Amino acid sequence: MTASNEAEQNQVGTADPAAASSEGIPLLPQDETPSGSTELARELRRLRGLVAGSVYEDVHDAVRTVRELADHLEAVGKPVRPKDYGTWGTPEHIGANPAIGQRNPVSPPLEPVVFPDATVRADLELGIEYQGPPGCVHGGIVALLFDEMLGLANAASKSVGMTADLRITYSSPTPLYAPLRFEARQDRVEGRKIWASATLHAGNTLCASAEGLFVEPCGIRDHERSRPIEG
Ligand SMILES: CCCCCCCCCC(=O)SCCNC(=O)CCNC(=O)[C@H](O)C(C)(C)COP(=O)(O)OP(=O)(O)OC[C@H]1O[C@@H](n2cnc3c(N)ncnc32)[C@H](O)[C@@H]1OP(=O)(O)O
Repeated sequence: MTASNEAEQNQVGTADPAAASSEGIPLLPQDETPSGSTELARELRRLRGLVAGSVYEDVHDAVRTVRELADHLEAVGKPVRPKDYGTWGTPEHIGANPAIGQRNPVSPPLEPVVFPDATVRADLELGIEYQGPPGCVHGGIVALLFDEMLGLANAASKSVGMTADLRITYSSPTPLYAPLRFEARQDRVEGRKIWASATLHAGNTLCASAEGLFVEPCGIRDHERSRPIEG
């Protein structure tokens, strides 16, 4: 597959509607990248959990190994530079996202699916590297994931907006290492203003809910309305 074919296949909102099922359609196809960078990020997520979640007697050998790897990647990689708004939604852009980016080991990642009513859902578990209070997910991580889910709900409804106001109600601690479910939907649009809302459950327990106001930037073109805006 060429890089441009890979780019087209990975754009938000290009999933095949014929694949709709009770499980929803993947909003961001999670195909392996031919380069192996998805796999590299997956291994780095393992490392991230091991480093944050364990104590060691001596990791100096590991430091040397990781430093060599970082030196190697620095030497052979072509940096992806931050771009302007015109690049929203491309794989180069989304891949680095801290919530959904397949290339970004910081992302859990969210793997959102969309339903015919444009509700967006993501199921995931978060490990100790996302810990805030003991045994619980950090509130800032919850906010990050809500912001992303609301943006994805907007994209699923063919609109884009910058987050102008994000309100979160934390109802119950969000447990680590437990199945979590985010659900988000767009509520209404008035001119450039877009309202969306979302919930986060652990089983039947409502952990948090969010309401966001988004404002469509001036100059957005029709084909960009199903692409993400990321902060
Ligand atoms: C598919 C994947 C999707 C992935 C989604 C990822 C989600 C991540 C989203 C983000 O993180 S975005 C990054 C964080 N947000 C920002 O950096 C936004 C910074 N703020 C701005 O850029 C501007 O303030 C903004 C674009 C929000 C608004 O500026 P504008 O000059 O375009 O709007 P303007 O001031 O003309 O206001 C337009 C309307 O919105 C209203 N408005 C603007 N900001 C508001 C606010 N903060 N609260 C309430 N209302 C607000 C404003 O009153 C007005 O209402 P009316 O039309 O009724 O008069």
